[in-house]
Amino acid sequence: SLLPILRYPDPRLNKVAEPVTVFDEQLKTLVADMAQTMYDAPGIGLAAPQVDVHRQVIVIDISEDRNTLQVFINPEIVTASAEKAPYDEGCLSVPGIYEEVERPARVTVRAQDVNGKFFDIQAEGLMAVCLQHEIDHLKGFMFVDYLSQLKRNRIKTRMLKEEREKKREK
Ligand SMILES: O=C(O)C[C@@H](Cc1ccccc1)C(=O)SCC(=O)c1ccccc1
Ligand SMILES: [Zn+2]
Repeated sequence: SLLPILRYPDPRLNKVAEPVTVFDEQLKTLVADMAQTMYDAPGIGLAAPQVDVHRQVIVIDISEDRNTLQVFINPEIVTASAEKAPYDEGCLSVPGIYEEVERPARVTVRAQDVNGKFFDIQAEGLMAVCLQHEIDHLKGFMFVDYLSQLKRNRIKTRMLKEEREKKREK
């Protein structure tokens, strides 16, 4: 089912997500709901805290045909290149805002799949950007935290204004 996505600056987006320890049917249902929510948004990634579930679960699909779902449970960055790369990032919790963020160009991530099996992935390009963006969500960080305080405050003001307008429409 579609899950409501929390909007910045909702304080629940700053909570640190708990590790997953039980790999059961409920986890599979959460992953399916997150995938459906991501495709519907549409987005190329989604982290569980964005749907107010504070567990270390991420879904990503950067494929052209939007038919290649990747699931990362309890992910951690084990190596990151010294070389950085800029990218205009967006976020489903900060709709309509795209700002340049610099991150390590290549990362190695260790994670578990939905059955609890460990795997390592080497990522570069958009996959590296998206993985770091989603893993930040699990730590209670968002891409706006890398911007200047001036820019972040302008975005916060705009999001709050849109939230008020949305409520008035109802
Ligand atoms: O908020 C999120 O985690 C989802 C976010 C992931 C992301 C995008 C770009 C750079 C880093 C991380 C998004 O998917 S925002 C929407 C978006 O970028 C997009 C949507 C449809 C097609 C292609 C891109
Ligand atoms: Zn995001």
